[in-house]
Amino acid sequence: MEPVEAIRNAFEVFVLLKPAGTSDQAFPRALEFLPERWLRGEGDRINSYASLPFGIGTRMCIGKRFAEMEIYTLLARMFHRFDVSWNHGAVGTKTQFILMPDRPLNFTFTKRT
Ligand code: HEM
Repeated sequence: MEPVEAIRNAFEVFVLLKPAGTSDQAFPRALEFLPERWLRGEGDRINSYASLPFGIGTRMCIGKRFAEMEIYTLLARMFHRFDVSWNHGAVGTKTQFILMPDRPLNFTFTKRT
């Protein structure tokens, strides 16, 4: 990506689209749970600056690849062993330094046979 394009993208996200996480411009149908939006090659391309959980630039998180690998491994192992269900209706969010669920996440884990 050209530097000028990168700066324009960052400006759109940080200045025009704030908060990007719930912006339909940054994420079409932003408020719907569509995890497939993150798959490569699926639908509209997400602006690379729209979600920066690990920061960006020279001081960005050095543990990013490690953390992502841990998350993928945990989820793969968890869904391999358990059926996971949720029977408590929609979960809201609250901001407590970071955005988090507004109540405990009491998932039901059923061991797969
Ligand atoms: C989901 C997990 C993680 C998230 C969301 C996360 C997020 C972040 C963010 C936002 C920053 C600040 C980036 C900036 O200033 O622009 C950061 C910095 C940092 N993270 Fe992480 N991090 C995660 C996991 C980890 C792990 C597993 C490690 C170590 C193995 C790690 C090590 C560091 C270090 C050393 C810095 C400071 C880098 C610097 O200042 O040069 N992080 N992280």
